[in-house]
Amino acid sequence: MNQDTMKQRAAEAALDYVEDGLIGVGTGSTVNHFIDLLATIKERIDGVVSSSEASTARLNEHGIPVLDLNIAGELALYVDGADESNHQLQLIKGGGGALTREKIVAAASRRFVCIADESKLVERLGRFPLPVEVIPMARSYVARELVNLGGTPVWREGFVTDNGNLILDVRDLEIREPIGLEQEINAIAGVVTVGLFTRRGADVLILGGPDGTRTLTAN
Ligand SMILES: O=C[C@H](O)[C@H](O)[C@H](O)COP(=O)(O)O
Repeated sequence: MNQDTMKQRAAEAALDYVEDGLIGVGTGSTVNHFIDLLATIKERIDGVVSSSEASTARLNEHGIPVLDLNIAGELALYVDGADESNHQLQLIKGGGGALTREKIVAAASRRFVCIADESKLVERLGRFPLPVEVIPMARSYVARELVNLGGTPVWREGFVTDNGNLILDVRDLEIREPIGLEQEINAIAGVVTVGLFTRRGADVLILGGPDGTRTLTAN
């Protein structure tokens, strides 16, 4: 079974968490499956807050109403993918560069259901290069600070985020204390968002695999 089919299975299982009202959606190939499925029950929901221009375009194609977060207020549910999750449901996100808006919408939601194929579950975060969104003029400065933290930052050249910023992908980081590292990197001048989701990790993780799905919940 290929990885995309496992992502689709996780997205299908997430439909069970959808209730009436407003929901938030993330970005990426797994969420794209979820958006396509959401279209089949769009009469049940009042609208969606989107975390990226790409997801907004897909929602628009399906005729699903997209709302501004400032008008929506608190959301009951946020559904998004991840690049990695540990067993505490702390995440690395931002492989698609949408981390800042994703973190905002996740923070504004009561429940975060993360959907992924089973390869995303790891014992320790950090095999996936950690994305960091930076203000363009701060790129070199932030990169030097990340080297001081033991990382090897690589500029994602040619990529501009929906917010007009740049991404540094940081390799070689020993992520022993994800909560502390999220705070430390976020405190560097010029950093907009680090792709560690620890203070607001997932509440539920649905993993698609060859034999179906399994669900982990945060303690
Ligand atoms: O910026 C992108 C997001 O954080 C995605 O949720 C993440 O990269 C996972 O994407 P995919 O579902 O395509 O594996």
